[in-house]
Amino acid sequence: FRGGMNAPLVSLFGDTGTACLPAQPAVAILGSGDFSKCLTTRLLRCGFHVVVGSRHPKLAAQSFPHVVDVTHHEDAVGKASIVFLAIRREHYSVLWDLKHLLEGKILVDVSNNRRVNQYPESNAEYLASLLPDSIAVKGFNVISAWAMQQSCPKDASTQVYICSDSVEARQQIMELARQLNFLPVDMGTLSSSRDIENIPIRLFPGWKGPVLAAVALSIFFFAYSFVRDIIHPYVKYKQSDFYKIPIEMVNQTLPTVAITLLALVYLAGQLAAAHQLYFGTKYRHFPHWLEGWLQSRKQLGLLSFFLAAVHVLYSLCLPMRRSERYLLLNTAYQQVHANVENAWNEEEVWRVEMYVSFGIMSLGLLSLLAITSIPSVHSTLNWREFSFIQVQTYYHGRRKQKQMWVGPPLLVVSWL
Ligand SMILES: NC(=O)C1=CN([C@@H]2O[C@H](COP(=O)(O)OP(=O)(O)OC[C@H]3O[C@@H](n4cnc5c(N)ncnc54)[C@H](OP(=O)(O)O)[C@@H]3O)[C@@H](O)[C@H]2O)C=CC1
Ligand SMILES: [Fe+3]
Repeated sequence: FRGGMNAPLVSLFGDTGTACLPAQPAVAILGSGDFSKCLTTRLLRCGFHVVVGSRHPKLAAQSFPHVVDVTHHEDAVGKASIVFLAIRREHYSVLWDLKHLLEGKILVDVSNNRRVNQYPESNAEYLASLLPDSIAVKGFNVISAWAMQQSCPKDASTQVYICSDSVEARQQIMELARQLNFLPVDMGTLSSSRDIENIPIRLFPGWKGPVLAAVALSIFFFAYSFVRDIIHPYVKYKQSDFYKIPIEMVNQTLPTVAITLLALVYLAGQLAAAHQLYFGTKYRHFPHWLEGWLQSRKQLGLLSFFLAAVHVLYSLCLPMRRSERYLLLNTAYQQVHANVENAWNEEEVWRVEMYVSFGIMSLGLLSLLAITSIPSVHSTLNWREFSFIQVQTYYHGRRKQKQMWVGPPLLVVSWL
């Protein structure tokens, strides 16, 4: 039922829906590899007619459904105005022979490279220079053949980035992407194709610095605790506390790294503010390192949250340990020996109660920060609501940490 409120009643009944859709145009695909097969499946499912061009059509036809027209390149190109190139860039030279047939047609380049900036120009720009009379469009390269085959892929994003120098061609391919249940993103002219081609090769680009920082801090704080709590008592009193390594040492390192990372999140903003105040303008670029630091605040914050959550798990498991049980028994035995009936220490009790309460509250606030930084949640807040949550939480967390902090001076410097 596509006619709105005023459509004749007939279309509500009787018609099955597909009958009122206009006949979908034919789409040609050159190449018969994995990507071609999966794209064919998707196109067929969405009602398109598909023509596949292959060097060996007889052989290739065996791996396509019968409704697909598998034929020679020349024949396939002649039957459609949109041609997908499911062949590798290295083989684009075969298109040279089809030059006259491809004139004025939309060529969709879906190719990827193996390395970032592998060639001086992007594959799509190379295609455009090879066939200047055709219209090159870049797109669909971020979708794996596997995801293409699924009707609703769950393993990765359904966004496809599309660019072309021709606005109409871009619009047309974006509409096609929409009909194939993808979310097209308009990336403008063909010069964006280099960025689009680099997307699938990247692996968490924003995370490298923050993860390195977390690892370096972990090594530093672990070594610090190790020397202070294990090596020092061992050398000085010959007391062997090596059993503390797997849980206690780790559980000391986790929150220290977490809180330092959180401090680094806010320190970047403070440094940026100081930079602007010092130069008396906001129109001056930040130095490169500060720019990168500002951009990785979200990752730093999420790592901080992750480490804090693991710290909570470790802390909950502390009383489960056998060492804890022995230590408790030993203390009880000594207490009996010393004839102490009640070992209740009011100050100690209050300290621990407050400590745990503040810990839980901090984690709660930190989870709020983490949740509001998820894009789908983030987009439901306006910037005032977002900064309200992020800044208020900062001051609460800061107050708590000023009370709690007992470690080396690095953090104190960060908090200033
Ligand atoms: N596989 C994937 O997940 C994805 C692939 N892509 C891109 O899609 C394109 C195709 O990938 P894919 O299907 O995996 O690759 P394949 O190697 O599986 O298939 C490539 C096809 O190109 C044709 N071909 C091979 N050699 C030549 C040649 N010398 N001259 C002309 N045609 C040739 C063949 O078809 P025939 O024998 O019928 O002529 C072959 O089936 C690539 O550019 C890739 O970067 C993009 C995103 C994801
Ligand atoms: Fe703690």
